[in-house]
Amino acid sequence: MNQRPVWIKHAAQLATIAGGPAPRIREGMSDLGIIEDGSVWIEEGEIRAAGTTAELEKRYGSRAAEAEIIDASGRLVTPGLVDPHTHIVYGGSREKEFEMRLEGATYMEIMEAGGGIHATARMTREATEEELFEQSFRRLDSFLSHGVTTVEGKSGYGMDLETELKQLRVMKQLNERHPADLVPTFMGAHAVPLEWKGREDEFVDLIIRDMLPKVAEEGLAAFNDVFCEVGVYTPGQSRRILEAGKEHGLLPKIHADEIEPYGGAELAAEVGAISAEHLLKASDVGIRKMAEAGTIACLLPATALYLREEAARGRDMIDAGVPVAVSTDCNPGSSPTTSMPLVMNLACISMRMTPAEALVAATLNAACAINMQDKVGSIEPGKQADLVMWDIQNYQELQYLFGVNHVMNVWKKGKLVISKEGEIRTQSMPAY
Ligand SMILES: N=CN[C@@H](CCC(=O)O)C(=O)O
Ligand SMILES: [Zn+2]
Repeated sequence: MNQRPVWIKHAAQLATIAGGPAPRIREGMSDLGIIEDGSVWIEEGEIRAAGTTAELEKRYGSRAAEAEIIDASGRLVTPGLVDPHTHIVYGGSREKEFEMRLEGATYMEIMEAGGGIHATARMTREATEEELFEQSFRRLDSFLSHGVTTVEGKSGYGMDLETELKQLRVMKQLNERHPADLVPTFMGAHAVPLEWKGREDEFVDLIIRDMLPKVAEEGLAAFNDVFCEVGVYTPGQSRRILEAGKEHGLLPKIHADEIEPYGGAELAAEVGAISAEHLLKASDVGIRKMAEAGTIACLLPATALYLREEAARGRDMIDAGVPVAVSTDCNPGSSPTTSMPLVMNLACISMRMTPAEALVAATLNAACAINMQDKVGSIEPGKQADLVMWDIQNYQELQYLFGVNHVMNVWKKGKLVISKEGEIRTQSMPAY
């Protein structure tokens, strides 16, 4: 690789999130492994050491001249954020629906009338791979500028084999050509396509018989997701799709209990899903079962806010022993945002998670929700050097000063990919 080593020194707080088991539960979600006057030594794109600046002086002081030195005095340094649930690759835009919803239409009414997911499916079917690549590349840039270095992405705006494969191939290209990591999920069962209305079971057969084998054969996805919801896929249909995916090595994920309580959390635990998503209406039994099974709750407070719904019971889930992750849900309908910092803010404000819990939910637990915990999610020797330096002093400020992007520098695999130093200090402070 031949990159100069990078030495980040004197961080006011280095939140390593190192050392504990993953995913974190209960009190483990409050343990940030904070090091004051912290230092990180990066080499060959990897974290080689993290400790106090004094400790690293002893170990690397003699090599200081070799390294690019970053002075992080007065600043917070964290692992790169991980977004474990997005619909990043899509055609078109749906700002008119936003207006319609503010005038009283509901998300499901719009979808039942052929809008919503169906509208994006039409625009995604029409888009070329190049167009999808370009739009999504820009979205990934926006993620990076918000400190997000790893992103999960779902197909599901095709719901026919050709377009599902098109979306997944675009994700493969993005993963190879954009600095961020993009982890792909197949979601052929995102809605019941209009042409299959009334023949849902036959469409489920098609997913199992044609789509899943092809996606697996081309190695285009790691996970298999389903929208289990009243009026979309029943728990029985969802179970069939998820069990079939397992036979092809795709780990299950479920959009569960978002709009109505429907036994989605229970199903997630029963099929051994790696995570269940949304969970706004999850039952107490479902929450208990998820805790017992170790299913990660992937909570999406920006979506709840955007749909003007009560957020999921993040506090209760943590107290019940469920490992919690948070995500933007970045999609053109119910959460058109790339801001994980905003999502962490909302985790605190609308789900009563603590600032430390929100950070763990957006890093290590989020990495676990997409099986990336061996590479990303914490600052530990051997992991990818994915780091963020924030223009604030401590982790509480990250959640307290809300709705603001505090990112200064982002490193991906040891490479500086975002630097806002110039942007923020365009003019010097005038004398008083
Ligand atoms: N709820 C289902 N799917 C997406 C929304 C997709 C869309 O509206 O385009 C979600 O996770 O919020
Ligand atoms: Zn989703």
